[in-house]
Amino acid sequence: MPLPQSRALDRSAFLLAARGEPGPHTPVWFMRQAGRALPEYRAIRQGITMLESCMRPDLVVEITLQPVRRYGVDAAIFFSDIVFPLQAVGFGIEIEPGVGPVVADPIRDAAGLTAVRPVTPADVPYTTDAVKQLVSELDGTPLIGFAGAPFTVASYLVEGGPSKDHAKTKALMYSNPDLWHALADRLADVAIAYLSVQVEAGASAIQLFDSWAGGLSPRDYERFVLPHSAKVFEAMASYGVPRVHFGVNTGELLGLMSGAGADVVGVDWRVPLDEAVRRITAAGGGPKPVQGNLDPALLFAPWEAVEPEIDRILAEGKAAPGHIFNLGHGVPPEADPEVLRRVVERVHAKSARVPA
Ligand SMILES: Cc1c2[nH]c(c1CCC(=O)O)Cc1[nH]c(c(CCC(=O)O)c1C)Cc1[nH]c(c(CCC(=O)O)c1C)Cc1[nH]c(c(C)c1CCC(=O)O)C2
Repeated sequence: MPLPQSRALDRSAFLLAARGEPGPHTPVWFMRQAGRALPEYRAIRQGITMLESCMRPDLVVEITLQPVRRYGVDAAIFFSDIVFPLQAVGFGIEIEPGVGPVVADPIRDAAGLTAVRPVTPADVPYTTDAVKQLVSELDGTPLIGFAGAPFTVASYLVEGGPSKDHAKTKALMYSNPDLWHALADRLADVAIAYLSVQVEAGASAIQLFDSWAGGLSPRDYERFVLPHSAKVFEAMASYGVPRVHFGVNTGELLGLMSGAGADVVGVDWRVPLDEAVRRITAAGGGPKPVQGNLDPALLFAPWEAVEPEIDRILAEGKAAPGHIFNLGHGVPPEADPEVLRRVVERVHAKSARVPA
C-alpha cells in the first residue's frame, strides 16, 4: 500500500521527475553524496567504523543531512551501505577503509548460504528510527532508500572483496548455476527486506544499486541476474514509490535493466541520455525517466569545462519524460564540495521553468 506523504513531498521536483511529470526544475542529487568529500563527514566519523556508524541513528541522520545542507540537493540518500544488512544479521563482512567490503569466509558451497538471511525490522531498529527522524527533519525533501542488487552484493560474497573482473562470480554462474541462483535468490530477499524497512519507515523512493552488472554480457545478465533483480522490483511495486535502477558501464544493458522493473533508469557517463532513452524505449515498456549522467572526472576540470557539460546533459535529458540530474557514478572522495554546490546551482538555474 502506498504510504501517505505530505503534499510538499509529493510535489517535490525529485518525485515529479521520477514519475515523469513536469516540475519546477530538473532535480539533482549525487550518488555517494554523503562521504569523504565532506570535511564535516570526515570529522564526525573520526574513530568510528563505517558499519558502527550505520547503527547509530544520531550519526546516520546527521551524515544523511550534511550533503543536503551543503549542496542544496533535491533528495537525500539514506546513509548506509549495500553490505550493511548482511552485517546486521551476523554475516562476517567488514568495510575496510580505502578498500571496500571484505568477507571473512567467501561463499563456495551451499553450506555458505545459510548465513545469508534477510533482516527483520527487529534486527535493525536503528534503521527504522533513523529513517523516521530523517523524514521528519527533511520535511519536503524526499529520502531515497537503497539496497545492493543481487549480482553486485554476490560479487563481494563470492570474490571475498572488491574485484575488477568478477571472475570467481562468473565462474560460479557457469560451474554451479543451481548454487548461483540459490545465492542470488537469497540476496533478492535480503534487498527486499532492507528496502521494505526503509520504505515502511517513510522513505519516498528506492534505488537498487547493481554497480558492477556492467561486467556481464547481455546474455549472462538476462539469464543469471535479471530474474533476481526483477524479483526485488516486483516485491517493491505495491509500495507505490519510484524504483530507480543503476549500474556502471551498463550501456549494453539499459533495456534489460529497465525491463527488470525500474521506473527510473540510472545512466553512467558513457551513453548520452537521449541515446539511453532510445535504448530503453526500443526494449519495450515505453520511454522512462532517466537519472544521470555527468562524468565524475569532470569535477576535477576547470569550471569553464563543466558548464557546457551540464548544459548538454540537461538538453539531452529532455528526450526523457523525466530527468533527475546526477553524476554517472559516485562522488569521488577527492572532489571539491564547492564544485558540487555549483553544479546544483547551475542545474537549478538552467532548468527553472518559468511559470505560465
Ligand atoms: C558498490 C557499493 C558499495 N556501497 C555502495 C555501493 C553502490 C554505489 C556505488 O557503486 O558506488 C552504496 C553506498 N555506500 C554508502 C552509501 C551512502 C549514501 C550516499 O550515497 O551518500 C551508498 C549509497 C556509504 C559508504 N560506503 C563506504 C564509504 C566510505 C568508507 C568510509 O567513509 O569510511 C561510504 C561513505 C565504503 C564502501 N562500500 C562499498 C565500497 C566500494 C566502498 C568504498 C571503499 C572505500 O573507498 O573506502 C560498496
